[in-house]
Amino acid sequence: MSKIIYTKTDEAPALATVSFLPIVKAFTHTAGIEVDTSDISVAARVLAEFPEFLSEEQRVPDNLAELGRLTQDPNTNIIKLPNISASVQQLKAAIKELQGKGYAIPDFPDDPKTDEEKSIRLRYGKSLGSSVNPVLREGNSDRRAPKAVKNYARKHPHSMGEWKQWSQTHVSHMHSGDFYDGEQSITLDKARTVRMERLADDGTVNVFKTGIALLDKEVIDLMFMSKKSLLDFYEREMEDCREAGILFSLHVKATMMKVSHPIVFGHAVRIYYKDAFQKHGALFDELGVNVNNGMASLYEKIAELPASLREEIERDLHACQVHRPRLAMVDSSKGITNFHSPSDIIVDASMPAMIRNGGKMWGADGKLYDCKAVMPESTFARIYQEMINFCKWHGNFDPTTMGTVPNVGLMAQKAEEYGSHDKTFEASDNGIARIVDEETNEILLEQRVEKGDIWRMCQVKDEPIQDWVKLAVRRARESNTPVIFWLDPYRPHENELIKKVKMYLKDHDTTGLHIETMSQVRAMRYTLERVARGLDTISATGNILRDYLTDLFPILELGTSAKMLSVVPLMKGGGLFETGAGGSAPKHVQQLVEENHLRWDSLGEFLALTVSLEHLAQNDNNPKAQVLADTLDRATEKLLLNDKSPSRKTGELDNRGSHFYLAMYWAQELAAQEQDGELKAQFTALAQNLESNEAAIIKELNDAQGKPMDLKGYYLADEALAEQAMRPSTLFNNAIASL
Ligand SMILES: NC(=O)C1=CN([C@@H]2O[C@H](COP(=O)(O)OP(=O)(O)OC[C@H]3O[C@@H](n4cnc5c(N)ncnc54)[C@H](OP(=O)(O)O)[C@@H]3O)[C@@H](O)[C@H]2O)C=CC1
Ligand SMILES: O=C(O)CCC(=O)C(=O)O
Ligand SMILES: [Mg+2]
Repeated sequence: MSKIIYTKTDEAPALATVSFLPIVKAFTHTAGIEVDTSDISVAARVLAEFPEFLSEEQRVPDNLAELGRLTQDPNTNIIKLPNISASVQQLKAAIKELQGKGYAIPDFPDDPKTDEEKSIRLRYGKSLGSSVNPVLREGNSDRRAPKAVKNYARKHPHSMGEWKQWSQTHVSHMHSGDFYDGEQSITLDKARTVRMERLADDGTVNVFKTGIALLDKEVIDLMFMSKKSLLDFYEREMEDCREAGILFSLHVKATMMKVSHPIVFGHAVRIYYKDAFQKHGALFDELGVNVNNGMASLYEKIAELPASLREEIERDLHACQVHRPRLAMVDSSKGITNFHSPSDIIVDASMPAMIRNGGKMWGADGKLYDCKAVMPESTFARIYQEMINFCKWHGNFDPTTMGTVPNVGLMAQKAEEYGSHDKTFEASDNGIARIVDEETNEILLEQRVEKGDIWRMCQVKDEPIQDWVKLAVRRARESNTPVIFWLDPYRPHENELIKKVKMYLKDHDTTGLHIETMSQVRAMRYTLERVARGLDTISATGNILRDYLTDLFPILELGTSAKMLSVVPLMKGGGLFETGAGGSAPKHVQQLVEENHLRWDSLGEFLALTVSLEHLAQNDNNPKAQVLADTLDRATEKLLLNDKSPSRKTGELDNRGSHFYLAMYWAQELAAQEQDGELKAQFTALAQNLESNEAAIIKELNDAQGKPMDLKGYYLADEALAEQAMRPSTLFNNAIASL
């Protein structure tokens, strides 16, 4: 029997799954396909980590580890929905909810002191930030807008804010002292085992990590960010922003850079509220406030204080705002600023939203203003400034005519920042940070760091680079589109990659293909010149730009990255089919809970299922799976053409309603096809049933909306209630069950 593993994740995609999965199971069963689920939600991952605290019945398996193993099996076929890459605040909320439900897991130690606390903190750390994707992404990334989706966007353009040439909006990044500035990189001449250590000025050596096994031809980097430069940068930019009278906004990726970016975030908050931190710093330390996790941490801790002291602190915090710039808001109606939590300002989604809005963000008064977008690290920030320059000169893009920018991204085997998680350190003292060969004691790379600097090692193995080049050539050939490798010769790491790309391109027939390498800024300008003329250009990038560009272009082209096809051809031959390029849309859950309307668009799931079925048809020689794939593809196109995607407005068609239409169109297409008589017979009855009950089913689905829907849980919702919420039409449920 052929098998697909469908992941259960969090928030909106998890809710959508409750409605969509029964449809998937019923349809695919007819082709002898078994659909297994694997729960990799943050709640399940936390529970899997602490079996000794749980009763026998409460224990859950380590599904993520199992899926990680399966990525090495050529028969694997996984459909992966987006999951929460948790911030500390989110993780603590999940722990609290689980404890409240009777799971006696330990508290999250904010400030671990004993060995036991340190071990618990370490174990919880495994569920923080990007901890799922690096395990499953054992292949490089192929993300694009399928033709039908792009055509739909051209005919039904989303709204775009207007860009004015006189807009004050701009990006500010460091010009020295950041990771870009002092990066060093080498390609290994042989396999080596290395350690990371710091030689202090008094001659003592502190070892931070040993036994890092590196392969021959692997590229490794050592880089640091100077705390002093960062703080000076923040001071300067805050003052500049105040003078300009625009909003200050911070954009980080504290999930993928899960050690460095919370620190970078925390420094911004402490500089902004410098006077209050000077006055109350000792008390904050005593309370265990850690604004690396956002101002939410501070407000949570001071809530425990007597009212008079709390009010004094709040007054002092407000007083700081008088001589600081106004902050961009995440939710102005609730007073939630950019500094509330690093998980609210995830750069891949937050910057494109601002650019789509004509360079504006929300102020505390609920009005839109120009802003200074602060992204301290310059390595990748410059692409956004280049796009802003282009928008100011050219005006906003026109979704009805603009070209498309698919991406081929290097990410396999924990490439680049994915592998830096356990190799990033905040220096506790001055000294020389270095990477040393354990066998020969050769110093491979070294940098001088000062107390408070962040230093890290990144790595990319050679085989993933070869695979990435191969994938880029394949996509260029298959789509007859130019491919640009976004690589900057002035950045040592990328300079190493340029050499490899040049070398590995020779392994392929590139006759007639347009392949170039350009620095990121030039690549952006070149791509945008083409985009504006309606021309398509593939971007072949490293891991971070993969992430940034696959939200940026889809959000401008299609209105959301949820409509992307996102494939990870696993290097061992299996397939990982991701849904969309965006995240888990917490705002959508809020709307469901308040109004029982889920505006999550499952188009990404439909696209992923199609390619998963195609893969399976070829791999398992299962012609019925190919028929299911072809008909699903046509059904998805019909869904778009007939405008049956979810509406944002309560009372109108939502996620559930769009699943109904997908099922009806899919059944109709299966009934209409001639390749497989058995499938035709099976689906003719279902198609008729759904057609004749269409109005009644839609009424049942839409009538359910408008009232609050308490799911008795956020990270671990009550299954029966979620089922009640997401499958409210008896007629539809019975029709699916009848297959
Ligand atoms: N692959 C993965 O596992 C990924 C996981 N994440 C995780 O997701 C969480 C939230 O991240 P965040 O940066 O806020 O970004 P999200 O992509 O979740 O949300 C940003 C906005 O994009 C729109 N959106 C996203 N997906 C859909 C969809 N399927 N249908 C309709 N609209 C959609 C929504 O806009 P609107 O509100 O206007 O409707 C949403 O508010 C984080 O925990 C993050 O780590 C993020 C990216 C990828
Ligand atoms: O891994 C993560 O935390 C998020 C990944 C992401 O945003 C993406 O792959 O686009
Ligand atoms: Mg992303």
